[in-house]
Amino acid sequence: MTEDTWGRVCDELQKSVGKNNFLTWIAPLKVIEVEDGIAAFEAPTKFMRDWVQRNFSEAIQNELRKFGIIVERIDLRVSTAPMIRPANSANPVAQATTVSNSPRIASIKPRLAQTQDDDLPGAPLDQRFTFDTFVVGKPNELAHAAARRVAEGGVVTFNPLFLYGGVGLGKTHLMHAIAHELQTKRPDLRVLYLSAEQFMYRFVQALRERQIMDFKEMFRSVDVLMVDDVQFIAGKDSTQEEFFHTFNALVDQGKQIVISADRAPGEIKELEERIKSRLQCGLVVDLHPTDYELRLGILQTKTENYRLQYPGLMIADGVLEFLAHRISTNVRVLEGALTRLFAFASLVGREITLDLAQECLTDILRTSDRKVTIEEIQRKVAEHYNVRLADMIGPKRVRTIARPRQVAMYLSKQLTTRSLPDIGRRFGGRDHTTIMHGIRKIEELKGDDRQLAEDIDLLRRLLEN
Ligand SMILES: Nc1ncnc2c1ncn2[C@@H]1O[C@H](COP(=O)(O)OP(=O)(O)OP(=O)(O)O)[C@@H](O)[C@H]1O
Repeated sequence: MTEDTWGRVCDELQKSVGKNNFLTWIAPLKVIEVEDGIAAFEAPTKFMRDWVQRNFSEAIQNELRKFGIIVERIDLRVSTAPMIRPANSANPVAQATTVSNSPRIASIKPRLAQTQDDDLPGAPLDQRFTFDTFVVGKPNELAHAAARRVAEGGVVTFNPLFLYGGVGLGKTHLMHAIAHELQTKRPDLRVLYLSAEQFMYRFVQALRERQIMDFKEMFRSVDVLMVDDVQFIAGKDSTQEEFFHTFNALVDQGKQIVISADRAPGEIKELEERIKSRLQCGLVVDLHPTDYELRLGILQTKTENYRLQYPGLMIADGVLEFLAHRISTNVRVLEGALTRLFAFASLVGREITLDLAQECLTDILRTSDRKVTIEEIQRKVAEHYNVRLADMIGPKRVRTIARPRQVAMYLSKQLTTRSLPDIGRRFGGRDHTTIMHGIRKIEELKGDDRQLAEDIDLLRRLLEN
């Protein structure tokens, strides 16, 4: 395979795996040969070799196939000789990210800086992840407000800002938004954003290359340090140790730290106690699972962008509402569904209707179908409000029982695919209009009644886990 072909394969790979992944993992690979159905590449380290093998070999194989290069497998080897890509490499990205043979950590800085518009020595930022494109709703308003505060770059009031929440709820988006905003408002500040995995990777590399002092110096010289997905370092003792020292050094100097994780500090297993308690010292904010209104807001915002991209494409009433109802946990999946829907509709030249959505998104809708049953919902709600399970389906109309029952009806509609008559049958043979009334009542109350909204959030989480 020629350098030129690999350059073009790389362009495609960058699209399929994302710029971040591409720059970190694939750009540093060097093609050795394609022979006997095996494409052999050289990776700069064993860690990278294993990582790429596990996570990206299939993607590489797929992209090669598109260029007529059919291989049975990808073989990754660890480089023994200096890896220097020809200066006239056809792929500008690959060229910009060539791994220098000089392994000083400091060398990473110009390398990454060249790959992005800004001057960050960390991972590249996604240009789409700004405050402008972040849709704010009840589940994320606190996280958003805290992120905005940090992005002002003023006096550090809480340190660290710890953002946590489930997959695809906007943690990375908010962190990138902070970095973008700081670049504009406070270009004098040195802002470093990277994932905990990259932190570990650089640390291990620095150890191996005996450049640990450079590593320490680099991390201690930033004004704002942002580490994404910190749960990754749990159980990795020496990385945790180093992270702890970096953290303390920066806090002592009054520098801002922003951390994200998939759960609260106290819930990260195998994370040292002293780190947990350090992480809890600042402001710990939870990104709650999205609610219907937020999902609808996100879909509406994204649809406006798609309308510009696909002028003339019609979208029928009720489609966005349907998606917001049915795809309920992860914004990433929601976005993917919309992207696919628009692409599909424009290909077949049809209006986006409910039928088209069901036809084109069968797989996503199926996997989003929650497995939780109405019986489980009734049980959890009864426990939570301390009422008898039998009262959930019984006739009592006193408020202390009727309200939990309505909450259970509401959750049954939200978390299962059961129809209203079906739900009615499971609530002691009630009519579907009674169920509808119950659901509406909760929707209405939830807006003003903070306690009720929190109860529902909690119950939903308990049931979805
Ligand atoms: N409130 C929001 N408004 C607009 N887009 C959002 C919002 N929340 C999430 N997204 C989008 O959803 C996708 C996933 O978000 P992001 O990568 O920030 O999630 P995450 O919480 O970091 O997930 P992970 O735990 O998988 O790293 C991104 O494309 C992001 O732009």
